[in-house]
Amino acid sequence: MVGLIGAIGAGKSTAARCFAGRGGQVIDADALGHDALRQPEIVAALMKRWGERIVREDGSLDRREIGRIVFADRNERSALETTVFPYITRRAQTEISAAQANPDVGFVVLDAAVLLEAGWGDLVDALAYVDAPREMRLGRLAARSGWDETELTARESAQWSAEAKKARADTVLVNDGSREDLQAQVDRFVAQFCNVDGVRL
Ligand SMILES: CC(C)(COP(=O)(O)OP(=O)(O)OC[C@H]1O[C@@H](n2cnc3c(N)ncnc32)[C@H](O)[C@@H]1O)[C@@H](O)C(=O)NCCC(=O)NCCS
Ligand SMILES: Nc1ncnc2c1ncn2[C@@H]1O[C@H](COP(=O)(O)OP(=O)(O)OP(=O)(O)O)[C@@H](O)[C@H]1O
Repeated sequence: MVGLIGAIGAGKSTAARCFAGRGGQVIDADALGHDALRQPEIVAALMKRWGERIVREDGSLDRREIGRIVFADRNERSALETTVFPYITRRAQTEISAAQANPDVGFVVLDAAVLLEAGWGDLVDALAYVDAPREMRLGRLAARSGWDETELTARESAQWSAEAKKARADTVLVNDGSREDLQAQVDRFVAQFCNVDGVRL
C-alpha cells in the first residue's frame, strides 16, 4: 500500500488521480472526513459544541466555518478529531480491506494529508510526499477554494513540519510543472515501489 501526503495544496488529489490511472485504488481520507460530517450522531455532537453557526441553510454542516474554528484553536481541533476520527478510521479500514481483496486492484493508495499525524504510517509500504513552491500552492488554493494565506498558514500550523514529513517519505514528487510532468514522476514511483505485475503492495 502506498501512502500519499504532501504540502497543503501541492496536488495530492491530482497525484492520486495519476496513481488511479495506473491501476491504483485510491482511498481519499479527506472525502471520508466529509462523510463523517454527514453522520447524524456526529452532526449532533458538533452542533452541541459549536451551535447553529456551523449549520448551513440546507441543514448540512458548514466545513468552512468549522475550519475557521478548529484551525484557530488546538483544543477545538482536538475535539473535532476525537469526534470524527473513529468513523474515518473504521471507513478507511473497511475500504483498504475491500481493495486488497479485489484481484482487479493493482495496489492501494491511501491519500491522507494527516497520515503521519494520525499514526497510520505503519499501514503503508511506501510513502510519497507531493510538494510545490508556497506561492504556487497559494495561487492554486485561492483559485480552487478561495483560501488566502491566513487560511493556508492556519492549516499548516496544525500539521507536522514539511521537513519532518519529507524525512519519512520515500520520494518527493515535485508538482511545479504540468500535470503530465507529475504523471511522469508518479510513473517512476509506481515502477520502483508498486510491483503491479507481481506481488501487490
Ligand atoms: C476542518 C474541516 C471541516 C475543514 O473542511 P474543508 O472542506 O475546508 O477541508 P478538507 O476536509 O477538504 O481538508 C483540506 C486539507 O486541510 C487539512 N486538514 C484537514 N483536517 C486536518 C486536521 N485534522 N489537521 C491538520 N490538517 C487538516 C489537510 O491538509 C487537508 O488535506 C475538515 O477538514 C475536517 O473535518 N477535518 C477533520 C478530519 C480530518 O482530520 N480529516 C483529514 C483526513 S483524515
Ligand atoms: N500541475 C498542475 N498544474 C496546474 N494546476 C494544478 C496542478 N496540480 C494541481 N493543480 C490544481 O491545484 C489545485 C490544488 O491541487 P489538489 O487539489 O490536487 O491539491 P491537494 O494537495 O489535494 O490539496 P489539499 O491540501 O487542500 O487537499 C487544484 O485546483 C488542482 O487542479
